[in-house]
Amino acid sequence: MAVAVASPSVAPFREPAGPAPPTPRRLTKDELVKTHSTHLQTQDSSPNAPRPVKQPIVLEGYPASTKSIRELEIIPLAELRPETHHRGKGIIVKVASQPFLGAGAVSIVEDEFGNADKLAIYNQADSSILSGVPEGCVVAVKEPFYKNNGADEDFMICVDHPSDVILLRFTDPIIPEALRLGPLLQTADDWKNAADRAFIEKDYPTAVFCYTEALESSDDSTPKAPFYTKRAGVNLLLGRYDAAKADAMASMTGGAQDWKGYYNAGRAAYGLCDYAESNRLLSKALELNPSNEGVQRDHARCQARLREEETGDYDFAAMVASLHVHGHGAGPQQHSVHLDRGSFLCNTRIGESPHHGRGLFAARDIKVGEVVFVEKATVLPNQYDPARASAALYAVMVRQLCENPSLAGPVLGLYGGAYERSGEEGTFVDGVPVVDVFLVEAIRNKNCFSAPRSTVEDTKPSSPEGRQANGLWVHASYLNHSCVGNTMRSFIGDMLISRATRDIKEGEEIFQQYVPVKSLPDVRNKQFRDWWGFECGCMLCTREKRTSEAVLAKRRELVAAVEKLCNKQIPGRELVPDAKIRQVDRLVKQLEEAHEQDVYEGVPRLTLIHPCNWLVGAHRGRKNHGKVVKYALKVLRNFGFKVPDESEMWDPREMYTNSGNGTLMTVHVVAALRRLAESYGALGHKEMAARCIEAAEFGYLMVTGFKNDLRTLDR
Ligand SMILES: C[S@@+](CC[C@H](N)C(=O)[O-])C[C@H]1O[C@@H](n2cnc3c(N)ncnc32)[C@H](O)[C@@H]1O
Repeated sequence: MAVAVASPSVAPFREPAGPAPPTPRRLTKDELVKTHSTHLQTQDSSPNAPRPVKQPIVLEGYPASTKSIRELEIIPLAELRPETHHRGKGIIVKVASQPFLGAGAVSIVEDEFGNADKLAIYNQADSSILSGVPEGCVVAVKEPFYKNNGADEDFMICVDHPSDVILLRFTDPIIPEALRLGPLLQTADDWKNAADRAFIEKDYPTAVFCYTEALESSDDSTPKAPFYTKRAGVNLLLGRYDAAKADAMASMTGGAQDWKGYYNAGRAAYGLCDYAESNRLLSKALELNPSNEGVQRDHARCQARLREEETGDYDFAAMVASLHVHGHGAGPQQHSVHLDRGSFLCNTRIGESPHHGRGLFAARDIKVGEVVFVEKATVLPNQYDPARASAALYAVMVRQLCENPSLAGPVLGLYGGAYERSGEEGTFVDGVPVVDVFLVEAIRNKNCFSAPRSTVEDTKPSSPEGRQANGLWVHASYLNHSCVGNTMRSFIGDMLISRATRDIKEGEEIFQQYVPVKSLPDVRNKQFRDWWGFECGCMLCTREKRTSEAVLAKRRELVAAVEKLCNKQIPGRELVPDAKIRQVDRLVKQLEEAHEQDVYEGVPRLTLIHPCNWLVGAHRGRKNHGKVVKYALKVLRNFGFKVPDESEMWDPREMYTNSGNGTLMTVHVVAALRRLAESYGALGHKEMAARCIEAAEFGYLMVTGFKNDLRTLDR
């Protein structure tokens, strides 16, 4: 099941008051280089070795610098004080060693006065030269944070925010004379040749760097369009779509050859999922070069995305199938989870919610079972190991914000809890967007969803538990929580499907459950308070507030007794002793009595679900079909559905529309309907069995996102 993960966020780090700590003894450059070299020898040098992620602790947060290096007072390394953020100050240093590549890139650096120190640069995108900053580069660190690295005399300049470090061009006049090398290459042509070589060697960050130098060093008589075209191509390969689009636009000369510029710009807009813009640009490319097959193909692909955005018409089964490719005899292999599909969002709009900040609202009447929206993930790493999932999402969010700054608006606009913002995040300073990693982590924390590779696969009993990735869906992030929400989410790769679990009127707020809710109201509200900072005011929580403390205490006691008697497992085909069934049955009766009629009319009785489900299983094992019917009906009632006594005629297909606004939809509702169908069938009530199956199939559509064979639940 999909679960949103969060934990408290806190205001940023404050500088400790009082005098600065004493200056530590500084190691000499030789001492630093010697130790560094021993570390370098131990490093895994294989080019694809995975690098760990330093996931920030929001408690220790401090803001990213928003000043230009040119506004800061440049200080010598010797003036750095331990455990201090040097606000208003900057350093300019040359990299004097190869980097040690771990969670960050650690290098020895020196300043113009001959001081040396250790510099650790974290959170750089792989496409940036700074992710493995080469020896000889000159970098500026803005408002540096100097800290002790554990051992005595072991200090380092720690750069958490990617925008706090700037790679300086060799010709930048800000570089002090003593560090200046002058240009490494002389002419634009030299740089272009170096760029071409880097490109052939697939060193794309260096290729971008060299094309930039070629552009900067070319005079007015040199045509710049070819450099822009080449750099656009490399940026496309690196997934730096904003830059690729800007380069492609800059490469236009007004002639027929501009088809290439429009084509590259259209592909970049496609990469940004801006399909309307992509269509506009690709249409221009097609006008200029109607017979080009690449342009034709990409134009058609873009039309398909626009259709999906407009109609919400998807072939969900094909989407699930595309998550697997079949190898030769080795069974299905995993394929990319990033599906080439558009987002269908026009049934919903973001607005102010009366109680919960912003929220998502229905833009038209939506019927139960209908698609509310389908959204392609803004960021979803292909990392389904739960131990690594949140760090992977954090790292890719940071990378995307650095590489595609146009994402800053949508992503940084999301709720970030109590983390204080400077307001400058996402703006450009020194040519790069300001990225505050603690804000990114706070946003991840409050807005991410855990998602299985595909929900339908995840409902199979044989599916391995807990294989969930952590992803960000910006539109879905505006959904507020309700324990009895009116939608359910499901996943196919990076596509989130939200379906209505009740009829929703135009203008009504759309809610979902953030996590499968705990059955006792105080327990679940503690979770909401601790993780998201709110107290739930949904219909169920509001009603449950009317329950007296004495009744709640009795219920807690009975829940503990149920838990002791029936372990988490629902009985299968095995025979459960009669005495145990009678005991659980008695507890169910007592629990029912511990729910006031007026409080619980039309809302779930969550603590009763597990024991009733358990009794369904126990009676099924004994082929006691009458009892299975009795307890399966109780399960449905305890999820808040209006179901009559088993002796009355009813139409289970109507339970989704006629039960009011207090229902809670889960896969267990589908399972209960199947058990009902099976037992009605065994009792000879064929018509009721068929109606229950229909209702189960309809429920399974809400659970998995699309129409699926119920037998998946047995595999
Ligand atoms: C993912 S955001 C949802 C969108 C958010 N309301 C906004 O303005 O951006 C999660 C935050 O919304 C608020 N929220 C969500 N559900 C709520 C509820 N039922 N009651 C009060 N606040 C809620 C909480 O502040 C929570 O941390």
